[in-house]
Parts: sequence; structure tokens; C-alpha cells
Amino acid sequence: MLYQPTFIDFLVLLAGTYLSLRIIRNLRLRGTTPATPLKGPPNTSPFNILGLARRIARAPDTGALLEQWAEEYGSVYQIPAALGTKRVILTDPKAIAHFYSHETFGYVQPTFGKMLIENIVGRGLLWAEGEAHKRQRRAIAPAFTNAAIRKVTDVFYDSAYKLKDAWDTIIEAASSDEAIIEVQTWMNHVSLDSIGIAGFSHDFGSLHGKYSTVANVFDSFSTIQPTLIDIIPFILGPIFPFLINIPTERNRMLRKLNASMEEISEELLSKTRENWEGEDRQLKEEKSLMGVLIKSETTESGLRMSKEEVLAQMKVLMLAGYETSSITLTWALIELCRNPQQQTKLREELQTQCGAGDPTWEEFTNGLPYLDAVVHETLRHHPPLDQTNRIAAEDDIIPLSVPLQLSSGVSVDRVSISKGTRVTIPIMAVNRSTSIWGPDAKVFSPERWLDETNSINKFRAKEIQGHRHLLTFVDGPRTCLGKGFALAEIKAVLSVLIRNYSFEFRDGPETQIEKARGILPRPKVAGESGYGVPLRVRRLR
Ligand code: HEM
Repeated sequence: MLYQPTFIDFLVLLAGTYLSLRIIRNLRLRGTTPATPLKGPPNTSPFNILGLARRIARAPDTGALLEQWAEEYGSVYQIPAALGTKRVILTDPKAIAHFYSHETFGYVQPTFGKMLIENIVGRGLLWAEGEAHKRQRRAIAPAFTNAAIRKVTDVFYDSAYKLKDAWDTIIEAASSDEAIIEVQTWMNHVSLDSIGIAGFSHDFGSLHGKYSTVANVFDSFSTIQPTLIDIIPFILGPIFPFLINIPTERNRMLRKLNASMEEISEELLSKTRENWEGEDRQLKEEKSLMGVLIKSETTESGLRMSKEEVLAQMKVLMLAGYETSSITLTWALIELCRNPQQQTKLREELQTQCGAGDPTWEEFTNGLPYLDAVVHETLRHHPPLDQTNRIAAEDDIIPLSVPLQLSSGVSVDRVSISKGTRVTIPIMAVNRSTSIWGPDAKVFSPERWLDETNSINKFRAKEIQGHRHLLTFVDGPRTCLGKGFALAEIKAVLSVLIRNYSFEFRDGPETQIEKARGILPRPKVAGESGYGVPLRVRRLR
């Protein structure tokens, strides 16, 4: 009788073929420099299958765990990863600066990460490496200068006041001066409408309750319950990148998000192109985002982008503009509920300095120290992206600011990394490290920013290269392009909300907050489903 292969046979064959290809590829990737033998936590996983991935995933505070290992094993250490592989963790300031300055050429996205990015936003800035990344970034950077951001500050206020109108209506309907409002969804809507209008002259209308497929898909991430099958690709994906395409509920939603962003981007692009061809002088002269995108599609210079690249940039900006700003705004409100005195202090500063008027962009950069302090302390404590994971594209020698002692007892002032090594910067751990920020590093204290020279010079924070010594926006060639946009947006929205409302947790000051997996990790009330952050919002007279 003829042998009938089963589905299991097929899987085994697939895995076998893949493993062989991997081994060949790894052999080709392996560099020539012997890597420095680093210390690190032992592998406690049965048969070394998962490495420490489960322990890390289950840690209540991953940043604290990675920091604890740095204290135990040194500022550069290795952790066992799935199937006998390893990851090198850098927490030394000089090593981190070296790493980020070599991004896109020396340290590149792992295949798994690239596939994931491509599935969500296509081959835009987040996906591109090396010269292609340089070209794409130079093409759109003019839309993110200070002058360009100053021009769109009014858009952030328009969004904030639409939000205020909506909340006033909810509060009036409750026939009271307060209501319980799930603020995270509203922060999503503020962020989406702001990037829509400021970036693409398109009003998604989500603050007015208008239906849009993009807003609907973004919101639906709150309802997905991660299952084991969702987690496996993240553990084994670095070895078997194809796992990222397993048709899980989450992957289906990510593809749907890509399709809906692509559809609206196509529509906006062709509308803007018509205006461009119609000699819309304003569009050509202003450094608007759509202006620079159309220009890069039509230019004959070295900054030319294909239509696919232009659409990918639009999707990158929609996603980056939406997800990170709304998470940061939500965390800021949570921290101000945990710390009512800081909330009052912020309100007093805004009332004293601005009266009834809205702060200007200049005041954001220079005139409201406590607002600035609250925002930066939120960014320090709650970086939306909590680590950077890359692969060394070449053998590398990484310099250290403080010598590292190896298990042999020898001290080294640099470490050798072989081509193909996975390298991680634990952003959250470094932002909250006591050796970098001092003994109160884990405390939410905007006050530390009021006397920056003192608090930063006293410890090692000044050694960290990055916006205000934080890794939240990373550093080097991939540093966040929308940093100025995000800071102005967050400050404008907070300044309107804190002057007009007071905030408390729905269930009292002891409310526990945990993280849920949205597209990026998001805050939520512990033990409740979805990623809701219901707050008691009281209107101030
Ligand atoms: C609090 C808000 C934000 C934070 C914390 C943040 C953080 C980051 C981080 C960590 C990266 C590096 C990603 C990586 O290398 O994998 C990044 C890149 C980027 N961000 Fe942001 N971001 C924020 C807001 C925004 C906004 C509002 C926009 C646009 C309007 C934006 C646009 C971008 C772009 C285009 C990149 C890609 C840069 C490149 O690869 O050259 N970001 N952001």
C-alpha cells in the first residue's frame, strides 16, 4: 500500500527543511572574531527549549528583572533564549550610545521583526535599513522641523477642545459635575484625529463618534485576548521567522489594520496629488507631510520614493502617531491620579502662567517647567517601546564606560560581539535604573526635572545619549522622527484637560494598573478585561 503522508509528517518535513536552512545561514552569518564570554543567568527551561523567555514574559516588571540581572552579571550580559540561542543585553551608557549610532548598518532588524513590520505598515522607514533608510528619512524629515510642528500646534488644541465638548456632554447627561469616563479610548481618538489632520489634512472624526475603519480596527485590539498561539511566535520567531505568519486572531487584525490604513492612504494620496498637479502653491511651499511625500514621489533627485514607499510612510506615521501618543497620554493621567498633589501643582502652574488662554508652542518648549517635568517623567517611566532588539550585521567591538569583570576574573573595557548575535537595549530598565537615575529611580517624581543639573549630574543619567538622557525616543539614525510632534501634542492635550477637569481612579487611590498587549503594551485596570482605564472625571468651575 502506498504511504499516505499525514499533516504531522508535513510539519516535521517543514521544520526539518527550515532548520537545515537556518543552520546553513547561521554558519554563513557567523563572524570571525571570538565573542567575549559574558556572564548571565542560567537556563532554567526544561531541555533548554524556551530559554528564559517565559520567565521574562511573566515578570510583573520586565525592566526591573533585566536591571537586577545587570547588577548581578554586569552591565553587558547574556541571557539564554529559545532553542539554545542567546541574547546579549547592553546597559552600559557608552555601549548603548555605540549601538544606536551604528543602527541600520551595523545593527539591523532581525528577519522576524522585519516581517512583522512589513505585515503592519509595509516597507517604510521602520522597515528600511542602511542607505534606503537614510534616503527615506531625508525625504520626510523636512515635515518634522520645529517650524513645521509650531504650525500644527493649533490642530492639537482643536482635538483637545473636541474632546472637552464630548466629555462635557457626557458629564451633563449624568446630571452631575462628574462622570466615569474610560479615558484610554478617548486618548486613542485624540491621537488618531490629530495625526489625521496635522499629517494628512484628513479628519477621521473619531472624536465626533464618526465611524472609520481605521479607528475601528485600532480599537478592536482592546478586545483580543492573547492566547498561547499568539505568544509562541514571539518566543520562537527569532529562530523561525515564518511563525509570524501563523493566522492568529492578532495577526489577522494586524493585516486588517494594514489594509485599512493602505486604503485610506491611497485615497488621500490621490486627492493630494490632484491638488499638486493643480498647482496648489501652498502645498508646494509649505513643509507639510503630504507636501514632502508627493514631492519625493515626483522628484528626480536621489530622494525619490516609490509609490509603495510613500504609502508605507503614511502607514508608519498613522501607526506611530496613534499608538505611542495615546499610550503616553493615558499613563500621564494615571500617574496624576496616583499623585493628586502633582496634579494640583500642574494645574496651578497652568492657571498661573496661562490664565484662560492656551499655552503657545514657545511656552511648551520654554515656559512651563512643571508640565515639561510631568511629561518627561511619564516618558521616563512608561516608554511605549520598552526595548530595541537587533542583530549584529558584522563582528563588532563595543566600548564600555566602566570595565566589566568576566567570570575568569579578567576585566575588559570593551566587548567583542560576533556577526549574527542578537542584541537588546532594555529601554525601560535603563530609564528606571537606580545606578543611572539614583535611589529614587522607581518613584514617579516630576520634581527631578526641575533641578535637572542636580538630579542628572549627581548620578549617571548624563552619560545616556538621547533626548533628555532618556532612551524613550532611542538615539542615532533611527531616533524618533515625530518626537517634537508628540511632545507638542501631549503637552497641548494635557494642558486643556488638567485646566478643565480633575481626575481620580474610579475605584479609589489603591487601584492597581497592569499592562495588556495592544499593538504595543498598554495600561489597564488590573483584573478587568480589555484595556480600559476608567477614571472619575470632575468638571472644574
Ligand atoms: C510619545 C510618543 C512617541 C514615542 C515614545 C516614540 C518612540 C519612537 C521610537 C522608540 C522609535 C524607534 C523605533 C525603532 O527603532 O524600532 C520611533 C521611531 C519613529 N517614530 Fe516615534 N514615538 C512617538 C511618537 C511619534 C509620533 C507622534 C510620530 C509621527 C507623527 C512618530 C514617528 C516616528 C517615525 C517616523 C519613526 C521611524 C524613524 C526611523 O526609523 O528613522 N513617533 N519612535
